[in-house]
Amino acid sequence: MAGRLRLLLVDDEEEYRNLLQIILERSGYTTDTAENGKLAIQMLSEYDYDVVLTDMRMNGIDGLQLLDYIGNLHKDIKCIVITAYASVENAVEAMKKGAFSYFIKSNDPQELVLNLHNLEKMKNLSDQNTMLKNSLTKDNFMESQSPEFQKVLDYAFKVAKTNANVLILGESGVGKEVLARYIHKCSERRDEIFMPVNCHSFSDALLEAELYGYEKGSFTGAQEKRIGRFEASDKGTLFLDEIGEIPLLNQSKILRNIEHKEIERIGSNKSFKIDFRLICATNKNLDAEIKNKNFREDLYYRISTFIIEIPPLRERKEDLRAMISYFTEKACAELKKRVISFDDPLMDVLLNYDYPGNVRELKNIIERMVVLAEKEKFTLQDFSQYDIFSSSLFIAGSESLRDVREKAERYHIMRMLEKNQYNIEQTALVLQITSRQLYNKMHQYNIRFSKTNS
Ligand SMILES: Nc1ncnc2c1ncn2[C@@H]1O[C@H](COP(=O)(O)OP(=O)(O)OP(=O)(O)O)[C@@H](O)[C@H]1O
Repeated sequence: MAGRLRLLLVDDEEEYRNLLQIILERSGYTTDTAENGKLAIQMLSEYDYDVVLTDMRMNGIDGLQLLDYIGNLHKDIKCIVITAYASVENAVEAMKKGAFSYFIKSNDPQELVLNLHNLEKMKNLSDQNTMLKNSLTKDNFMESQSPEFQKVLDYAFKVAKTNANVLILGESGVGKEVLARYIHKCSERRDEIFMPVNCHSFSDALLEAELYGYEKGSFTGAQEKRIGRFEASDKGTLFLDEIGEIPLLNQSKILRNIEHKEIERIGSNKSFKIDFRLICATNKNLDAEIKNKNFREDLYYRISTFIIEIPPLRERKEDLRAMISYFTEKACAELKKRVISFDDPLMDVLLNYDYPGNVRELKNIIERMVVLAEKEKFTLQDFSQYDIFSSSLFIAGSESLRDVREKAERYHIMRMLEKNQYNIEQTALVLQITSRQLYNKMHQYNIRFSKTNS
């Protein structure tokens, strides 16, 4: 492990400096030396260092001044101050200024080496975290200029490192599932399965079968044994979306499963343990649901160890411009189109709209524009003949009832397809039509059969 940190040792006592350099190099650390603060500053501007070890008392620029300089101009460099026993108070002052730790000259130098090992471990961890965050940012738009959303992302990242249950709140389309996947990807379970279940998509009986699975012959139609979603999420993350929709009758059973991490398949009396991390989401006001006796309070407390609330898009408009580019680039890549820019009137419209359907609506609007675009520059004029905001029902004034109905139907089908990961049977079930009828509607409304984001 040792050997990767690059050190700069600053001390005006030649003998001690040379001795310490030998010890640090033997421990595997490349170590440069400087005999005073001025030379140290010059070296810092020429070479990259991870750690500066500096004596406190030196002629000219002293240790505290060097710390100030590093704190202002080289924030990534960690400092360890070296001090004589008599000036420990100075070392405490240095810690307040941001030094990582201090080392007393008369102590065993192995103590200092141990300190460096710890620092190295922390640095490796933080490098890994930065790499992870950067790689996840590419999959989705997971950066923000909005202090509110930045807080959400930071909190999610911290929470991901625990195994605790998380409840994500927010309006429809704000990105609750996207955040749940982000938490999974930042967690120790990242290489295991992320198992989403939309609790709204199933009738009461079907929900149980989906969650717990069943043994062959346990009910009419159970021709084969089937593994449920709880079981399938073993070692991974189980995401119960729209948890507020789970019927009261099923809630006590689910509470037991979550508490004991134990389930049994329908038709079996053998229970077994499952190791999953639970994330739930809802756009309902669960407090009100508890008051109205639609949601069990004990279940609420069980699922909400950490609560993360995502603000609606209209409250983080700082991000709109970057998100518009992000979704445009993505849609262009998928549709093999090229879009260079938007004219100001169109950008104005996009920036001033409130997006009641949140990120989902913004994404749909951009995708629709890219589909319709015939030139590389988008202008408001180009889209005046289309209602690009049609998903936000209904800004046009004088449409026939039939047009409005069709528009609403098309939008609803698109949303349900997206929510059900483009699974036709499941979507048809939610819409209470047959799969064939759904295919016909998709054909009628020219709805593409594709999964654009997962
Ligand atoms: N940060 C983001 N980056 C990229 N796409 C996003 C982001 N947030 C949301 N989306 C997109 O918006 C759509 C809705 O996201 P998601 O399903 O996560 O929202 P939700 O809050 O769970 O919605 P609902 O409450 O309706 O289930 C998806 O297509 C998703 O890809």
